[in-house]
Amino acid sequence: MAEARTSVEEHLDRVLATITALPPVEVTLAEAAGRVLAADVAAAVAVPRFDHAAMDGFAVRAAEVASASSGTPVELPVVGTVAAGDAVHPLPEGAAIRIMTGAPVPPGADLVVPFEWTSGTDPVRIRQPAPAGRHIRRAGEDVAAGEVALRAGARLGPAQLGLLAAVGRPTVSLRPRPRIAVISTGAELVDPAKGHTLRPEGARSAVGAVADSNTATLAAAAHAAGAEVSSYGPVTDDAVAFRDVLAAAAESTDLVVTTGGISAGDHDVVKAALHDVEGFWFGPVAIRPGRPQGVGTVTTADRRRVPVVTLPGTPVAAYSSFLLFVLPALRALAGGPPEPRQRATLGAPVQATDRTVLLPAAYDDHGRVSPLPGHAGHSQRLLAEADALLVVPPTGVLLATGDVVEVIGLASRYDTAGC
Ligand SMILES: Nc1nc2c(c(=O)[nH]1)N[C@H]1C(S)=C(S)[C@@H](COP(=O)(O)OP(=O)(O)OC[C@H]3O[C@@H](n4cnc5c(N)ncnc54)[C@H](O)[C@@H]3O)O[C@H]1N2
Ligand code: MOO
Repeated sequence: MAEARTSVEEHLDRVLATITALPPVEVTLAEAAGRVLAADVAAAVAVPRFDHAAMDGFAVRAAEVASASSGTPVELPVVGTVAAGDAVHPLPEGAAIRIMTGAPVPPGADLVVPFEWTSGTDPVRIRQPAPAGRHIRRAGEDVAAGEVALRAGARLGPAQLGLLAAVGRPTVSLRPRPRIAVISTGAELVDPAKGHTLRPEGARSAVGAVADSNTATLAAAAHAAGAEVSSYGPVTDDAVAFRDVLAAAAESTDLVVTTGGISAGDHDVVKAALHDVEGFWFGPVAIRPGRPQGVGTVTTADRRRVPVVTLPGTPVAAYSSFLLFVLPALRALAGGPPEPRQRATLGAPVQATDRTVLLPAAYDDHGRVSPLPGHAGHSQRLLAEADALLVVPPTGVLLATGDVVEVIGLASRYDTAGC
Protein backbone atom coordinates (compact mmCIF):
# COMPACT_ATOMS: atom_id res chain seq x y z
CA MET A 1 0.00 0.00 0.00
CA ALA A 2 1.35 3.42 -0.93
CA GLU A 3 2.18 5.43 2.18
CA ALA A 4 0.82 8.98 2.56
CA ARG A 5 3.79 11.32 2.50
CA THR A 6 3.91 15.05 2.56
CA SER A 7 5.92 16.98 0.00
CA VAL A 8 9.02 19.00 0.80
CA GLU A 9 7.03 22.22 0.28
CA GLU A 10 4.25 21.11 2.64
CA HIS A 11 6.74 20.25 5.34
CA LEU A 12 8.59 23.55 4.90
CA ASP A 13 5.26 25.39 5.29
CA ARG A 14 4.57 23.35 8.43
CA VAL A 15 7.96 24.36 9.88
CA LEU A 16 7.55 28.02 8.94
CA ALA A 17 4.08 28.09 10.51
CA THR A 18 5.79 27.65 13.92
CA ILE A 19 7.99 30.72 13.41
CA THR A 20 7.35 34.31 14.47
CA ALA A 21 9.99 36.89 13.54
CA LEU A 22 11.92 38.06 16.61
CA PRO A 23 11.05 41.57 17.90
CA PRO A 24 13.47 44.20 16.58
CA VAL A 25 16.30 45.75 18.59
CA GLU A 26 18.27 48.97 17.94
CA VAL A 27 22.00 48.31 17.34
CA THR A 28 25.05 50.26 16.18
CA LEU A 29 26.39 49.79 12.66
CA ALA A 30 29.42 47.99 14.11
CA GLU A 31 27.10 45.28 15.44
CA ALA A 32 24.87 45.21 12.38
CA ALA A 33 27.11 43.47 9.81
CA GLY A 34 25.44 40.56 8.05
CA ARG A 35 22.09 41.09 9.72
CA VAL A 36 18.63 41.97 8.39
CA LEU A 37 16.91 45.37 8.65
CA ALA A 38 13.63 45.29 10.55
CA ALA A 39 12.30 48.60 9.18
CA ASP A 40 12.80 50.91 6.21
CA VAL A 41 15.61 53.44 6.78
CA ALA A 42 15.10 57.00 5.51
CA ALA A 43 18.11 59.25 4.94
CA ALA A 44 18.67 61.71 7.81
CA VAL A 45 20.96 63.69 5.50
CA ALA A 46 21.36 63.82 1.73
CA VAL A 47 24.20 62.06 -0.10
CA PRO A 48 26.15 64.01 -1.20
CA ARG A 49 25.35 66.36 1.63
CA PHE A 50 26.25 69.51 -0.43
CA ASP A 51 27.27 70.33 -4.01
CA HIS A 52 30.95 69.39 -4.21
CA ALA A 53 33.81 69.22 -6.68
CA ALA A 54 34.38 65.86 -8.39
CA MET A 55 37.85 66.92 -9.64
CA ASP A 56 40.78 69.02 -8.42
CA GLY A 57 40.73 72.22 -10.47
CA PHE A 58 39.12 75.67 -10.62
CA ALA A 59 35.53 76.63 -9.76
CA VAL A 60 34.26 79.07 -12.40
CA ARG A 61 31.14 80.27 -14.18
CA ALA A 62 30.60 78.11 -17.28
CA ALA A 63 29.38 81.11 -19.29
CA GLU A 64 32.63 83.00 -18.63
CA VAL A 65 34.82 80.21 -20.10
CA ALA A 66 32.50 79.19 -22.97
CA SER A 67 34.86 80.65 -25.59
CA ALA A 68 38.03 79.04 -24.18
CA SER A 69 40.30 77.07 -26.50
CA SER A 70 43.98 76.15 -26.44
CA GLY A 71 44.69 78.93 -29.01
CA THR A 72 42.69 81.56 -27.11
CA PRO A 73 42.51 80.60 -23.43
CA VAL A 74 40.28 82.52 -21.02
CA GLU A 75 42.30 84.18 -18.26
CA LEU A 76 40.78 84.65 -14.78
CA PRO A 77 42.30 85.86 -11.48
CA VAL A 78 42.35 83.20 -8.72
CA VAL A 79 40.70 84.72 -5.63
CA GLY A 80 40.95 81.86 -3.16
CA THR A 81 41.34 78.16 -2.47
CA VAL A 82 38.83 75.72 -1.02
CA ALA A 83 39.56 72.14 0.08
CA ALA A 84 37.31 69.36 1.41
CA GLY A 85 36.05 70.37 4.84
CA ASP A 86 36.69 74.14 4.33
CA ALA A 87 34.04 76.82 4.79
CA VAL A 88 32.88 78.16 1.46
CA HIS A 89 32.86 81.75 0.11
CA PRO A 90 30.96 83.03 -2.92
CA LEU A 91 32.74 83.27 -6.28
CA PRO A 92 32.92 86.89 -7.49
CA GLU A 93 32.13 87.51 -11.17
CA GLY A 94 35.11 87.31 -13.54
CA ALA A 95 37.21 85.17 -11.19
CA ALA A 96 38.15 81.57 -10.36
CA ILE A 97 38.65 79.72 -7.05
CA ARG A 98 41.10 76.81 -6.73
CA ILE A 99 39.08 73.84 -5.55
CA MET A 100 39.96 70.33 -4.38
CA THR A 101 37.91 67.16 -4.90
CA GLY A 102 35.20 66.93 -2.24
CA ALA A 103 35.25 70.68 -1.40
CA PRO A 104 31.91 72.54 -1.40
CA VAL A 105 31.28 74.41 -4.64
CA PRO A 106 31.35 78.21 -3.98
CA PRO A 107 27.96 79.88 -4.52
CA GLY A 108 28.00 81.43 -8.01
CA ALA A 109 30.25 78.74 -9.53
CA ASP A 110 28.61 76.17 -11.80
CA LEU A 111 31.61 74.39 -13.33
CA VAL A 112 34.82 72.82 -12.06
CA VAL A 113 37.56 72.93 -14.70
CA PRO A 114 40.15 70.21 -13.97
CA PHE A 115 43.77 71.35 -13.54
CA GLU A 116 44.66 69.41 -16.70
CA TRP A 117 42.66 71.90 -18.84
CA THR A 118 44.40 74.95 -17.33
CA SER A 119 47.78 76.61 -16.77
CA GLY A 120 47.38 75.95 -13.02
CA THR A 121 48.76 79.46 -12.34
CA ASP A 122 47.35 82.76 -10.96
CA PRO A 123 45.89 84.23 -13.06
CA VAL A 124 44.73 80.92 -14.49
CA ARG A 125 44.50 80.37 -18.25
CA ILE A 126 41.63 77.98 -19.09
CA ARG A 127 42.02 76.17 -22.41
CA GLN A 128 38.78 74.16 -22.60
CA PRO A 129 35.10 75.00 -21.94
CA ALA A 130 32.42 72.67 -20.53
CA PRO A 131 28.72 72.95 -19.85
CA ALA A 132 27.42 74.11 -16.47
CA GLY A 133 27.34 71.30 -13.90
CA ARG A 134 30.36 69.38 -15.22
CA HIS A 135 32.57 67.85 -12.47
CA ILE A 136 30.11 68.87 -9.76
CA ARG A 137 28.27 66.26 -7.68
CA ARG A 138 24.96 67.76 -6.63
CA ALA A 139 23.52 67.56 -3.08
CA GLY A 140 21.12 64.64 -2.88
CA GLU A 141 21.86 63.31 -6.37
CA ASP A 142 22.60 59.86 -4.86
CA VAL A 143 20.11 59.87 -1.97
CA ALA A 144 17.80 62.79 -1.14
CA ALA A 145 17.22 63.67 2.54
CA GLY A 146 14.12 61.82 3.75
CA GLU A 147 14.26 59.29 0.90
CA VAL A 148 14.18 55.57 1.82
CA ALA A 149 17.80 54.42 1.51
CA LEU A 150 17.24 50.74 2.41
CA ARG A 151 14.10 48.69 2.82
CA ALA A 152 13.09 46.34 5.65
CA GLY A 153 14.42 42.87 4.90
CA ALA A 154 17.70 44.13 3.38
CA ARG A 155 20.75 42.18 4.52
CA LEU A 156 23.50 44.49 5.73
CA GLY A 157 26.69 43.75 3.83
CA PRO A 158 29.61 46.16 3.41
CA ALA A 159 27.91 48.45 0.86
CA GLN A 160 24.67 48.65 2.85
CA LEU A 161 26.54 49.53 6.07
CA GLY A 162 28.43 52.27 4.21
CA LEU A 163 25.19 53.68 2.88
CA LEU A 164 23.64 53.76 6.36
CA ALA A 165 26.68 55.63 7.68
CA ALA A 166 26.51 58.08 4.75
CA VAL A 167 22.83 58.88 5.28
CA GLY A 168 23.47 59.72 8.93
CA ARG A 169 22.08 56.62 10.61
CA PRO A 170 24.52 55.48 13.35
CA THR A 171 22.06 52.91 14.69
CA VAL A 172 19.47 50.73 12.97
CA SER A 173 16.54 48.53 13.88
CA LEU A 174 17.36 44.85 13.35
CA ARG A 175 16.04 41.47 14.29
CA PRO A 176 18.31 39.91 16.92
CA ARG A 177 20.50 37.03 15.83
CA PRO A 178 18.35 33.91 16.21
CA ARG A 179 19.49 31.57 18.98
CA ILE A 180 19.42 27.90 18.10
CA ALA A 181 19.93 24.87 20.33
CA VAL A 182 21.25 21.66 18.73
CA ILE A 183 20.42 18.44 20.57
CA SER A 184 21.79 15.20 19.16
CA THR A 185 20.26 12.00 20.50
CA GLY A 186 21.31 8.36 20.48
CA ALA A 187 22.66 6.02 23.16
CA GLU A 188 25.42 4.98 20.76
CA LEU A 189 26.82 8.49 20.42
CA VAL A 190 30.01 9.79 21.98
CA ASP A 191 31.31 13.33 21.99
CA PRO A 192 34.13 13.23 19.38
CA ALA A 193 36.21 15.47 21.64
CA LYS A 194 36.34 12.62 24.17
CA GLY A 195 37.69 10.04 21.75
CA HIS A 196 36.09 7.13 19.95
CA THR A 197 36.90 4.31 22.29
CA LEU A 198 34.80 5.57 25.16
CA ARG A 199 31.68 3.72 26.10
CA PRO A 200 28.86 6.22 25.66
CA GLU A 201 27.17 7.28 28.88
CA GLY A 202 23.99 5.20 29.27
CA ALA A 203 24.96 2.95 26.35
CA ARG A 204 23.54 -0.52 26.10
CA SER A 205 26.96 -1.79 25.04
CA ALA A 206 30.53 -0.59 24.66
CA VAL A 207 30.43 -2.00 21.15
CA GLY A 208 29.02 0.17 18.41
CA ALA A 209 29.93 3.59 19.74
CA VAL A 210 29.48 6.27 17.07
CA ALA A 211 31.05 9.73 17.09
CA ASP A 212 28.40 12.46 17.24
CA SER A 213 29.03 14.20 13.92
CA ASN A 214 25.65 15.92 13.58
CA THR A 215 26.46 18.42 16.31
CA ALA A 216 29.63 19.51 14.50
CA THR A 217 27.82 19.86 11.18
CA LEU A 218 24.66 21.57 12.35
CA ALA A 219 26.43 23.92 14.76
CA ALA A 220 28.73 25.05 11.91
CA ALA A 221 25.83 25.44 9.48
CA ALA A 222 23.80 27.47 11.98
CA HIS A 223 26.80 29.61 12.86
CA ALA A 224 27.47 30.31 9.17
CA ALA A 225 23.83 31.40 8.86
CA GLY A 226 24.39 34.03 11.55
CA ALA A 227 22.72 32.22 14.44
CA GLU A 228 23.99 31.96 18.02
CA VAL A 229 24.43 28.25 18.65
CA SER A 230 24.34 26.17 21.81
CA SER A 231 24.85 22.43 21.66
CA TYR A 232 23.34 19.94 24.09
CA GLY A 233 24.29 16.47 23.26
CA PRO A 234 24.65 13.69 22.75
CA VAL A 235 21.61 12.79 24.84
CA THR A 236 20.97 9.14 25.58
CA ASP A 237 17.80 7.23 24.65
CA ASP A 238 15.84 8.10 27.77
CA ALA A 239 12.65 10.09 27.31
CA VAL A 240 12.82 11.72 30.75
CA ALA A 241 16.45 12.76 30.27
CA PHE A 242 15.65 14.04 26.79
CA ARG A 243 12.65 16.06 28.01
CA ASP A 244 14.82 17.65 30.72
CA VAL A 245 17.48 18.65 28.20
CA LEU A 246 14.84 19.94 25.78
CA ALA A 247 13.14 22.01 28.49
CA ALA A 248 16.45 23.53 29.59
CA ALA A 249 17.47 24.27 25.99
CA ALA A 250 14.11 25.85 25.14
CA GLU A 251 14.41 28.34 28.03
CA SER A 252 17.33 30.10 26.40
CA THR A 253 16.76 29.69 22.68
CA ASP A 254 14.48 30.71 19.82
CA LEU A 255 14.55 27.39 17.96
CA VAL A 256 15.51 23.85 18.92
CA VAL A 257 16.74 21.32 16.40
CA THR A 258 17.15 17.69 17.38
CA THR A 259 18.70 14.79 15.45
CA GLY A 260 17.89 11.12 15.66
CA GLY A 261 15.27 9.11 17.46
CA ILE A 262 12.31 9.78 15.18
CA SER A 263 11.82 6.72 12.98
CA ALA A 264 10.22 3.42 13.96
CA GLY A 265 12.83 1.86 16.25
CA ASP A 266 12.46 0.64 19.83
CA HIS A 267 14.61 3.46 21.17
CA ASP A 268 13.33 6.42 19.20
CA VAL A 269 13.47 8.82 22.13
CA VAL A 270 12.53 12.09 20.45
CA LYS A 271 9.34 10.68 19.02
CA ALA A 272 8.51 8.94 22.32
CA ALA A 273 8.97 12.16 24.26
CA LEU A 274 7.09 14.46 21.90
CA HIS A 275 4.50 12.51 19.94
CA ASP A 276 1.68 13.36 22.38
CA VAL A 277 2.64 17.04 22.72
CA GLU A 278 -0.29 19.03 21.34
CA GLY A 279 0.22 20.09 17.75
CA PHE A 280 3.40 18.06 17.26
CA TRP A 281 3.67 16.36 13.89
CA PHE A 282 5.80 13.35 12.97
CA GLY A 283 5.68 11.66 9.62
CA PRO A 284 7.41 10.76 6.42
CA VAL A 285 8.27 13.42 3.85
CA ALA A 286 8.65 12.44 0.20
CA ILE A 287 12.40 13.02 0.12
CA ARG A 288 15.55 10.94 0.15
CA PRO A 289 17.56 11.29 2.30
CA GLY A 290 15.56 12.76 5.14
CA ARG A 291 12.32 10.82 5.05
CA PRO A 292 11.39 10.87 8.77
CA GLN A 293 10.72 14.42 9.99
CA GLY A 294 8.90 16.14 12.79
CA VAL A 295 8.02 19.63 13.99
CA GLY A 296 6.07 21.30 16.74
CA THR A 297 6.49 23.68 19.64
CA VAL A 298 7.18 23.41 23.34
CA THR A 299 6.16 26.02 25.90
CA THR A 300 8.68 27.57 28.29
CA ALA A 301 8.14 28.59 31.91
CA ASP A 302 7.42 32.16 30.73
CA ARG A 303 4.86 30.86 28.18
CA ARG A 304 7.02 31.36 25.08
CA ARG A 305 6.29 28.81 22.36
CA VAL A 306 9.61 27.59 21.06
CA PRO A 307 9.67 25.77 17.70
CA VAL A 308 11.30 22.33 17.72
CA VAL A 309 12.37 20.78 14.42
CA THR A 310 13.23 17.10 14.77
CA LEU A 311 15.61 15.89 12.05
CA PRO A 312 16.59 12.32 11.22
CA GLY A 313 19.80 11.09 12.82
CA THR A 314 21.57 9.75 9.74
CA PRO A 315 24.24 12.42 9.20
CA VAL A 316 23.63 13.09 5.48
CA ALA A 317 19.89 13.26 6.11
CA ALA A 318 20.38 15.54 9.14
CA TYR A 319 22.47 18.07 7.21
CA SER A 320 20.37 18.14 4.06
CA SER A 321 17.17 18.43 6.13
CA PHE A 322 18.77 21.28 8.05
CA LEU A 323 19.47 23.12 4.78
CA LEU A 324 15.94 22.53 3.50
CA PHE A 325 13.87 23.15 6.62
CA VAL A 326 15.92 24.81 9.38
CA LEU A 327 17.84 27.46 7.43
CA PRO A 328 14.59 29.01 6.10
CA ALA A 329 13.26 28.97 9.68
CA LEU A 330 16.36 30.82 10.91
CA ARG A 331 15.94 33.40 8.14
CA ALA A 332 12.27 33.84 9.04
CA LEU A 333 13.18 34.35 12.72
CA ALA A 334 15.64 37.02 11.62
CA GLY A 335 12.95 38.71 9.51
CA GLY A 336 14.76 38.03 6.24
CA PRO A 337 13.17 37.01 2.95
CA PRO A 338 13.50 33.37 1.84
CA GLU A 339 16.88 32.59 0.31
CA PRO A 340 16.60 32.81 -3.49
CA ARG A 341 16.58 29.39 -5.14
CA GLN A 342 19.78 28.53 -6.99
CA ARG A 343 19.69 26.83 -10.35
CA ALA A 344 22.28 25.09 -12.48
CA THR A 345 22.54 23.24 -15.77
CA LEU A 346 22.90 19.48 -15.64
CA GLY A 347 26.16 18.02 -16.97
CA ALA A 348 24.76 14.46 -17.04
CA PRO A 349 21.31 12.86 -17.28
CA VAL A 350 19.51 12.09 -14.01
CA GLN A 351 16.47 9.86 -13.50
CA ALA A 352 13.82 11.44 -11.28
CA THR A 353 11.63 9.24 -9.06
CA ASP A 354 8.38 9.70 -7.16
CA ARG A 355 10.05 11.66 -4.38
CA THR A 356 12.50 14.57 -4.14
CA VAL A 357 16.06 13.21 -4.18
CA LEU A 358 19.13 15.15 -3.06
CA LEU A 359 22.34 14.07 -4.77
CA PRO A 360 25.83 15.23 -3.82
CA ALA A 361 27.11 16.91 -6.97
CA ALA A 362 30.08 18.79 -8.40
CA TYR A 363 30.48 21.55 -10.97
CA ASP A 364 32.59 20.95 -14.08
CA ASP A 365 34.77 23.50 -15.89
CA HIS A 366 31.73 24.72 -17.86
CA GLY A 367 29.77 25.45 -14.68
CA ARG A 368 27.46 22.46 -15.22
CA VAL A 369 26.54 20.26 -12.30
CA SER A 370 26.62 16.43 -12.19
CA PRO A 371 26.06 13.88 -9.43
CA LEU A 372 29.28 12.58 -7.90
CA PRO A 373 29.98 8.99 -8.96
CA GLY A 374 29.61 6.26 -6.34
CA HIS A 375 26.57 7.72 -4.62
CA ALA A 376 25.52 5.27 -1.92
CA GLY A 377 22.76 7.21 -0.24
CA HIS A 378 24.37 8.10 3.06
CA SER A 379 28.00 8.87 2.28
CA GLN A 380 29.44 11.57 4.52
CA ARG A 381 32.60 11.43 2.41
CA LEU A 382 30.74 12.27 -0.81
CA LEU A 383 28.86 15.04 0.96
CA ALA A 384 32.16 16.51 2.10
CA GLU A 385 33.46 16.38 -1.50
CA ALA A 386 30.33 17.92 -3.04
CA ASP A 387 30.01 21.51 -4.29
CA ALA A 388 26.23 21.32 -4.14
CA LEU A 389 23.23 19.12 -3.52
CA LEU A 390 21.31 18.56 -6.71
CA VAL A 391 17.57 18.70 -6.03
CA VAL A 392 15.92 16.10 -8.26
CA PRO A 393 12.18 16.88 -8.33
CA PRO A 394 9.59 14.10 -7.79
CA THR A 395 8.50 14.03 -11.44
CA GLY A 396 9.54 10.51 -12.43
CA VAL A 397 11.01 11.75 -15.72
CA LEU A 398 14.51 11.40 -17.13
CA LEU A 399 16.26 14.78 -16.82
CA ALA A 400 18.61 15.38 -19.74
CA THR A 401 22.06 16.93 -19.92
CA GLY A 402 21.47 20.67 -20.34
CA ASP A 403 18.25 20.72 -18.30
CA VAL A 404 18.13 23.39 -15.61
CA VAL A 405 17.69 22.03 -12.08
CA GLU A 406 17.58 23.43 -8.58
CA VAL A 407 20.74 23.11 -6.48
CA ILE A 408 21.65 23.87 -2.90
CA GLY A 409 25.17 25.32 -2.88
CA LEU A 410 27.43 23.90 -0.19
CA ALA A 411 30.95 25.31 -0.47
CA SER A 412 29.87 28.92 -1.01
CA ARG A 413 28.13 29.02 2.35
CA TYR A 414 31.47 29.12 4.11
CA ASP A 415 33.54 31.25 1.71
CA THR A 416 33.47 34.26 3.99
CA ALA A 417 35.07 32.33 6.85
CA GLY A 418 38.11 31.60 4.69
CA CYS A 419 40.45 34.44 5.65
N1 LIG B 1 11.45 0.60 10.31
C1 LIG B 1 11.91 1.77 9.88
N2 LIG B 1 13.20 2.03 10.04
C2 LIG B 1 13.71 3.19 9.60
C3 LIG B 1 12.89 4.10 8.93
C4 LIG B 1 11.53 3.81 8.80
O1 LIG B 1 10.76 4.60 8.23
N3 LIG B 1 11.08 2.64 9.29
N4 LIG B 1 13.46 5.22 8.39
C5 LIG B 1 14.87 5.14 8.05
C6 LIG B 1 15.38 6.40 7.64
S1 LIG B 1 14.98 6.89 6.07
C7 LIG B 1 16.21 7.14 8.43
S2 LIG B 1 16.88 8.60 7.85
C8 LIG B 1 16.56 6.74 9.79
C9 LIG B 1 16.32 7.90 10.74
O2 LIG B 1 16.20 7.42 11.99
P1 LIG B 1 16.27 8.30 13.29
O3 LIG B 1 16.04 9.72 12.99
O4 LIG B 1 15.43 7.68 14.29
O5 LIG B 1 17.81 8.23 13.67
P2 LIG B 1 18.56 7.16 14.57
O6 LIG B 1 17.88 5.86 14.46
O7 LIG B 1 18.74 7.74 15.90
O8 LIG B 1 19.95 7.13 13.81
C10 LIG B 1 20.06 6.72 12.49
C11 LIG B 1 21.51 6.48 12.16
O9 LIG B 1 22.24 7.68 12.26
C12 LIG B 1 23.27 7.59 13.22
N5 LIG B 1 23.32 8.84 13.97
C13 LIG B 1 22.32 9.35 14.67
N6 LIG B 1 22.69 10.50 15.25
C14 LIG B 1 23.97 10.71 14.88
C15 LIG B 1 24.91 11.72 15.18
N7 LIG B 1 24.59 12.77 15.96
N8 LIG B 1 26.15 11.63 14.65
C16 LIG B 1 26.48 10.59 13.86
N9 LIG B 1 25.61 9.58 13.55
C17 LIG B 1 24.38 9.64 14.06
C18 LIG B 1 22.87 6.45 14.11
O10 LIG B 1 23.97 5.89 14.77
C19 LIG B 1 22.20 5.53 13.10
O11 LIG B 1 23.18 4.79 12.41
O12 LIG B 1 15.82 5.62 10.18
C20 LIG B 1 15.69 4.57 9.20
N10 LIG B 1 15.05 3.46 9.78
O1 MOO C 1 15.45 9.50 4.91
MO1 MOO C 1 16.69 8.37 5.32
O2 MOO C 1 16.87 8.10 3.58
O3 MOO C 1 17.88 7.05 5.42
O4 MOO C 1 17.77 9.65 5.39
